[in-house]
Amino acid sequence: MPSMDPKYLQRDNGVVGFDSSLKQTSIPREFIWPQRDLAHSVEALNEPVVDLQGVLRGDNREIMKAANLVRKACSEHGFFQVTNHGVDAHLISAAHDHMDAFFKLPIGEKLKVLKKPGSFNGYSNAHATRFSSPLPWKETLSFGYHENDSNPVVLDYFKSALGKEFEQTGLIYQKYCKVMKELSLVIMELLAISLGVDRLHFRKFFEDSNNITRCNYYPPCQEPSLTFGTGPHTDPTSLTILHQDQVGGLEVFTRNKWQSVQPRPDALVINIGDTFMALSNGRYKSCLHRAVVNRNKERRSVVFFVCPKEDKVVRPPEDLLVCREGTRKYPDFTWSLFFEFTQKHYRADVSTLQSFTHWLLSSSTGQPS
Ligand SMILES: C=C1C[C@]23C[C@H]1CC[C@H]2[C@]1(C)CCC[C@@](C)(C(=O)O)[C@H]1[C@@H]3C(=O)O
Ligand SMILES: O=C(O)CCC(=O)C(=O)O
Ligand SMILES: [Fe+2]
Repeated sequence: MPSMDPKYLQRDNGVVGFDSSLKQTSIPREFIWPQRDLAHSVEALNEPVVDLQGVLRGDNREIMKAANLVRKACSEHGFFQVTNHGVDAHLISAAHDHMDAFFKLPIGEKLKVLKKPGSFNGYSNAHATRFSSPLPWKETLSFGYHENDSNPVVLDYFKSALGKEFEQTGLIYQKYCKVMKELSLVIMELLAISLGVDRLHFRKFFEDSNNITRCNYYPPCQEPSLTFGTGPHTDPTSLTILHQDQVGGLEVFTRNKWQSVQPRPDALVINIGDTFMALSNGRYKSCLHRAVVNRNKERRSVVFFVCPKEDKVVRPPEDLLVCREGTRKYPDFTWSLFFEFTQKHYRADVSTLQSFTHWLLSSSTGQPS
């Protein structure tokens, strides 16, 4: 590859990102993932779909039916989809459309809002300012969300970072975050019922949650079998609510193989993250997943990550521990420490929680239970 190829952002003889407005022809070595990660999926996943209509109506039979499906899915792999979730389809499509307004900006404009180390907010181009290799074939725009009566935090971020032209985009995402937060609390109730603990336990725990919304934009890639949009990982966060467009690319690891999640415009994809795995004392699995890219089509996903308020102690409910589980599988920790671990010390991958636990127990900050 010529060293001054304008399609790639370069520094010290290495590629540190791409200009997705220019067509790529081959991929630089920085984007090539290890052979052991590259085995591609063979079949479509036949995952459980949980219909939330009756749940949202408060119908007890429907609630128990949904909780049973959730228990089975979360004990096995930590992944399910929900339909009739009550989120306005127009809001979801607006969230996808408004993503384009940002990602189609000239690269120089996007780089002005580059995500700073440790911050929730900002643009990332292949995570190239954080990692050297392997780089993911994606651009992202992330922003933090918590409920705040006096300030619309998302709208404020868009206006201050991107200016008045992004006010409408900010309004859309402010609304999107609010409804996702509400939905996350409904799912928290279902998770509590399914685990047989106080129905309101997780709802209360996540009432003041700190969340992250991330827009993922995956440009077409000439060598899709050599790279990933998002490499294999579990989410360090608690619960993930994702909407993918119709292109497809999300895959989950279950029954010992990678399986692709068929896009459904009416469904939201839900997965358990590491922090909820710790809250359930390991009963519910943090879902191993990844996103592949393709040669012809760009792909988008909007992801809402639910996280505990930063200083809350993550520990399973007493009724889960005392009555049934006995021993603790993970030490107490706070989300702020775990988040810092993923940003400063360890690149989130297939074993983040395990590595974090070792790090915590062997460091002076650890509080083994
Ligand atoms: C706390 C977080 C770290 C990541 C963004 C949120 C939740 C998921 C994490 C991530 C997506 C897992 C895969 C690797 C990662 C580096 C990525 O590809 O974006 C992770 C995010 C991150 O560290 O920014
Ligand atoms: O884009 C996708 O489908 C998956 C993205 C993802 O796993 C993530 O952002 O954590
Ligand atoms: Fe993920």
